[in-house]
Amino acid sequence: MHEFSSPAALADALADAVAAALAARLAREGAAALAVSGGTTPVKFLQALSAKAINWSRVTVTLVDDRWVAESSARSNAALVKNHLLQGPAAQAAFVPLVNGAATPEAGLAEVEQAIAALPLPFAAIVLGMGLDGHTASFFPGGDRLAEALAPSHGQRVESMRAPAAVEPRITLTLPVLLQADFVALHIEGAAKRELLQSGAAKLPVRAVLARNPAPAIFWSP
Ligand SMILES: O=C(O)[C@H](O)[C@@H](O)[C@H](O)[C@H](O)COP(=O)(O)O
Repeated sequence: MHEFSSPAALADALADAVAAALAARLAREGAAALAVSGGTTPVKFLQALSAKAINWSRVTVTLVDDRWVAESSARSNAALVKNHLLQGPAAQAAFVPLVNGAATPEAGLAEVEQAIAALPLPFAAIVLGMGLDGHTASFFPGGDRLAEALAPSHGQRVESMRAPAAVEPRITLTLPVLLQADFVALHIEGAAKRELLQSGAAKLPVRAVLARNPAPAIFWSP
């Protein structure tokens, strides 16, 4: 676990690590894809990353997961990314949303699947968050499509998800897409999240990501 004294120090170090993963992929292949998480934790990190001097015009940004809401909603992760990451140098990046005009994620899924399949996969970098119920991405305990998201059929890259704790219906990248990335980070803040991770509770969905070899880089601050 990489421990930092403050959320700001963590944000800077995580932005450095993600920028390095993007730059390495750009040097090798000339194009790179990045998926970041929404929620409340990532704002400082997204702002730090937006200022990094990489060739953003060759980078496509998307989300690990999003709530099925319009971008005008305060709950939209797409809006969060536009407001905090796609600014300054990073405004040159392309953005592929996980949410479209369909009424539900189930109805919109096939179109999003095509858009994700068109990215320069595997992802150069993925940044995950975690909730206090042990969810990461939209892998919620008790989610209606949790088994499918963790073990998708036919190589499906996205899955819909409904769960009581999720508030709205959601859409999420599937586990193999996350695990195949060049660089996978788990960004958590606060004692409660660290204790949950260290509790050894086996059934938490986040365990599916922690089992990756090599293990994800865990970035923690109070
Ligand atoms: O849309 C979301 O909510 C996420 O992408 C989600 O998986 C998030 O990473 C965790 O819920 C942590 O959220 P907080 O950072 O708000 O604690």
